[in-house]
Amino acid sequence: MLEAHRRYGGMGTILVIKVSPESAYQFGELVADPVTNELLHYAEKPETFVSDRINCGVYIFTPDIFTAIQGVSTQRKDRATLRRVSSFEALQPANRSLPTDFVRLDQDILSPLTGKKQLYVYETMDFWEQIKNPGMSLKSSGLYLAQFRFTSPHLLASGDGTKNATITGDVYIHPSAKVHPTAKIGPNVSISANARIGAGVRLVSCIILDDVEIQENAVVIHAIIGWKSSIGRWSRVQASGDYNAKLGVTILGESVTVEDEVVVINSIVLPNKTLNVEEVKIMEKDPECISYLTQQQAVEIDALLMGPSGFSIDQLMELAGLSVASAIAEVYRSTEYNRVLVICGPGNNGGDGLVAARHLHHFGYKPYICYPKRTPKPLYTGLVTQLESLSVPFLPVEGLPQELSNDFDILVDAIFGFSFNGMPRPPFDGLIYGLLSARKHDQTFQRSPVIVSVDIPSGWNVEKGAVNSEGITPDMLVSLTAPKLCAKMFCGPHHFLGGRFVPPSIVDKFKLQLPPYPGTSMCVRIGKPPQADVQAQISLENVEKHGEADPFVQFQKWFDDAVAAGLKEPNSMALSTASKDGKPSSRMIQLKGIHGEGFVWCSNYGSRKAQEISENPHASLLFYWSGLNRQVRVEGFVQKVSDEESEQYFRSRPREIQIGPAVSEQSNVIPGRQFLHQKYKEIEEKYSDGSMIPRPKHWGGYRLIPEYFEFWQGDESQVHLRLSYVAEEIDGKISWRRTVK
Ligand SMILES: NC(=O)C1=CN([C@@H]2O[C@H](COP(=O)(O)OP(=O)(O)OC[C@H]3O[C@@H](n4cnc5c(N)ncnc54)[C@H](OP(=O)(O)O)[C@@H]3O)[C@@H](O)[C@H]2O)[C@@H](O)CC1
Ligand SMILES: [K+]
Repeated sequence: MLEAHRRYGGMGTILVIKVSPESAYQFGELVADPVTNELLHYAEKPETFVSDRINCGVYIFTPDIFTAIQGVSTQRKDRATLRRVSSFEALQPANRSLPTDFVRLDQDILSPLTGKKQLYVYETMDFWEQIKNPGMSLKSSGLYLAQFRFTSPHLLASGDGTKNATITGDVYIHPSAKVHPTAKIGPNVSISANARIGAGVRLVSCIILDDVEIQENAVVIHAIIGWKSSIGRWSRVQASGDYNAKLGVTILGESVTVEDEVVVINSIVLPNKTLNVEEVKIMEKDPECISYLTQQQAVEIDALLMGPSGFSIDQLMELAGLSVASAIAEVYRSTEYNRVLVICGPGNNGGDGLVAARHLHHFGYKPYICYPKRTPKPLYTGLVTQLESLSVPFLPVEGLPQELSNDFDILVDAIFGFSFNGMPRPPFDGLIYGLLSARKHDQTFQRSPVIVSVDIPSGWNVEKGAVNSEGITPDMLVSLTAPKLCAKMFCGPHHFLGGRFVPPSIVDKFKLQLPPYPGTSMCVRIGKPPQADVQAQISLENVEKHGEADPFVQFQKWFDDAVAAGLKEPNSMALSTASKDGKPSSRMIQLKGIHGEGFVWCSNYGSRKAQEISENPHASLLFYWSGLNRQVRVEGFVQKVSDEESEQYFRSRPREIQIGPAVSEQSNVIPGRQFLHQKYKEIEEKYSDGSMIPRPKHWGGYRLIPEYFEFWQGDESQVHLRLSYVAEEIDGKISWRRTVK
């Protein structure tokens, strides 16, 4: 090009290349004299086709260009300002004013100088690639290496792992670099001077700059590693490798240290940083960076695991089931969520459920199994036998309670996995409906059971998610191997990945980006824990702007937030009562629900609070949701609910809890705790045949009819917000006057 420039004798020479007519419009198109190569016409990104020769953005100028640049600003005043915006201008923020002497090469210099024997073109027959994002540098590097095959084949490395490292595809290794023979390198890798590549290292599509050290068994994929950086043992530095993505590459700046066993995904790391496990925790769990599989890919991976990767189905199922049980144990403690119903389908997803149930039993939970369509294969019969030997009950579909919500704390959905298609057939359609209705809460504010789905929320399309938005809405999803596409639609608070067994060959083949598993854990959380999510939406402006006119609706909203944030016992409230002479007392109790325009709880009618309520019906309730920095005060007067209503509440309680009220005659002096245990046992035995435990006469409900609500939202700035509602009776109807303070 330089020779051509000298030959032409003009002020400037532009590198051009022929592209397809369809793609030319994205660039500066130009027309040149075919004989003299003089530039005759230049159009930056024209709307109509001008030429298939485009400006490559590479120029050679004589120093006269500076005079031309100077001339532009002098002439500018006389010219019309109607010009196309250059790509440089387009990139500037709107509020940034450009300097007055700003010159655009294409519009201010090239266009005016066409046809004046000043500018010429030089057409390249080599490759050309536009570099618009950092990832393109890897693609370009690959093009150079590919060209070496024809221009300088001696520069390309070779090796089969005996004396030299195993080399695949085009790889350049500087002679001063030291590469261990057990390393596997390529395709598309450039290794610069003095780099040290340790044993067992895997490098794919990357540029390793001078003086970099990559220690044993580290993996670098789609990355550029800056000068003097070091990557620790068993670490991974990688990216998606999608050249069109905003960031398909991971770049480490100069002198970055990645410590041992750290994974860095899709990141740009500034110079002189040290990344250790703590540092990268936030990056690695970004759900945006994780791969999601199609149904077809899930099936292919399944086949590879059980074929070339050497796994047996028993092993995978054991690891999958253990992951599910571990994820459950991480979020739902067995002391609070003890009774687990595992609903198992006919395929491997059901098998995962059987394994999970066994581990849950050993973890201290009380599992029950519903497994209506058993597979007669030895693997499954073995799993059933193992559970039977632990006395885990198997319940037939007809034996399940009508309302799953009363008898179980956790419902594990192991019905269908990634081989599900179409609409669920019986009996699974009914079971899925049971899961759906267990979640419909009817203002009872009782904790409804949580739903944990294994791999796929059953009934959901594996790729598209819930059909007609009528699917189940699990609280927890444990994706196995890698999340399937439908998991993108999962909105519950707990998404985990399980299945710590995927070999590197599968990771590489499917370009999987999976978060690393911490320590010895069998599962890893994907995305942020829920508390932070709800909190992110809370701002005083939001609370004020979206405050409801009806305090009951407002309460429901905040209660739902507390549930979504995973707060412990959001229905706990302090009840304050006062005796007839005004002496107050408080205690924590649990809200049963909001029925008949009032807040209902149940209690022993012989308790101190009952005594005080009978003397003085005024009382106050206080909910405190510390994780959300919120509290709600509800003040009003209390009345007993009807006997029939109390009966209903009593019947809605799980059987074990029905025994409690029958045992205790609260606030009466008892001979000792042993006495209560004895009484509990007696009642348990008396009704062990399953007959109805009668409601004790001293047990029943109370309802507080509110006259005043105050919703308090705390704020870090100490400027708190209060939404208060005062009841006013107008024409015999209650209406609420809302104030914001
Ligand atoms: N490879 C891995 O990474 C690992 C995979 N693992 C686990 O395997 C799961 C995939 O297992 P899978 O292939 O056995 O399929 P799965 O979805 O459980 O059930 C298929 C069954 O459902 C039936 N069925 C289908 N549609 C139906 C409908 N509409 N209505 C009614 N029935 C319907 C179908 O019957 P068919 O249609 O064939 O008559 C067949 O009997 C995966 O999600 C994960 O949990 C882990 O164990 C280990 C690691
Ligand atoms: K499932």
